[in-house]
Amino acid sequence: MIQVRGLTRRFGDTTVVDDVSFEVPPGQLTGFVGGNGAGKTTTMRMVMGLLGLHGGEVLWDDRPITDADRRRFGYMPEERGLYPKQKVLDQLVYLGELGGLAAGDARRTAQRALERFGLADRAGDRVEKLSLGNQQRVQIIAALLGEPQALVLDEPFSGLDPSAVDSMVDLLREETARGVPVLFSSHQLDLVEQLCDRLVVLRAGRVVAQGTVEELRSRGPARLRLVVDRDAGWVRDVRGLHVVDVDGPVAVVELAERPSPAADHADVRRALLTEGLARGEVVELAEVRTPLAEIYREVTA
Ligand SMILES: Nc1ncnc2c1ncn2[C@@H]1O[C@H](COP(=O)(O)OP(=O)(O)OP(=O)(O)O)[C@@H](O)[C@H]1O
Repeated sequence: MIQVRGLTRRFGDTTVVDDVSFEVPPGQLTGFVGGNGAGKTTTMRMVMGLLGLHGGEVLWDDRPITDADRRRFGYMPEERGLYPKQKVLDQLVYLGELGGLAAGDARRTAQRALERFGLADRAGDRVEKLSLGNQQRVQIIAALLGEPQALVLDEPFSGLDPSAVDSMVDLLREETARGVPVLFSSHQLDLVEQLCDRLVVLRAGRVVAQGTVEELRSRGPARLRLVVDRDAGWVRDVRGLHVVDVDGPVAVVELAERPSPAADHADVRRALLTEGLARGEVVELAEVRTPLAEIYREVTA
């Protein structure tokens, strides 16, 4: 498990990472999100020991992390870091050897991964001849060589086409299935929502929310979707709720802040149902999930 405790970093007079603490548990995909300049890359660089700390510490399995621990991490830097002139497979073998693999093992692992990403026929091309998306695929293969004990990936999905996103998702799931903690940053909240087990939200260098997507969701108001057989505009007159949207017979409403995650606002549900039935038919009344993008907007506002 990667543990980040009170991490702090300044550039000049500006504190860009401010007392940041979170954990990346084994076998879980932890999404790291935040707007441009929130401090994600800076935090990841400190985790990887590429940038000095002005406060706090990074732990690996409850003890201060060492360079030897980090050598067994797979890291995908934001600025990427491939040598443009070197051939794809040669480069992967070289990086695999740097990570401690024997040349033969590095070659076999790299070839398998290139096949998986549909790049086997590009193994002999120089990296610079590949499209940016394909260079990115090579970069992730490099991070995964040699069965890393943890993964720290800075925007691994940016620039990937849908099929490469799918391959990447499968790969990350395989890594977590073998117990690896994975930290990845992303601006693609739909992907983060679908993929990650846990989430750390950063705003202006500070953690403003963390937990499972469900935990974050349950902090906000519950949301119901009501479908009736005629115009649903009357929901605006029902007490104890906030109308998010009414579109003909379909209304989406939010109930007041939940006193507890289990609270179900039975009284408001009953009022909606009674009123709906008094006016016609109720086709549907069900809780809907608040999209992560909206939760994100709320916590970073
Ligand atoms: N070497 C540096 N010197 C000065 N300021 C820096 C340096 N590196 C980062 N910063 C500043 O630190 C802040 C955090 O940057 P960082 O790259 O960590 O954010 P981020 O969350 O990764 O953003 P993005 O999503 O845009 O990549 C920004 O204001 C950035 O300009």
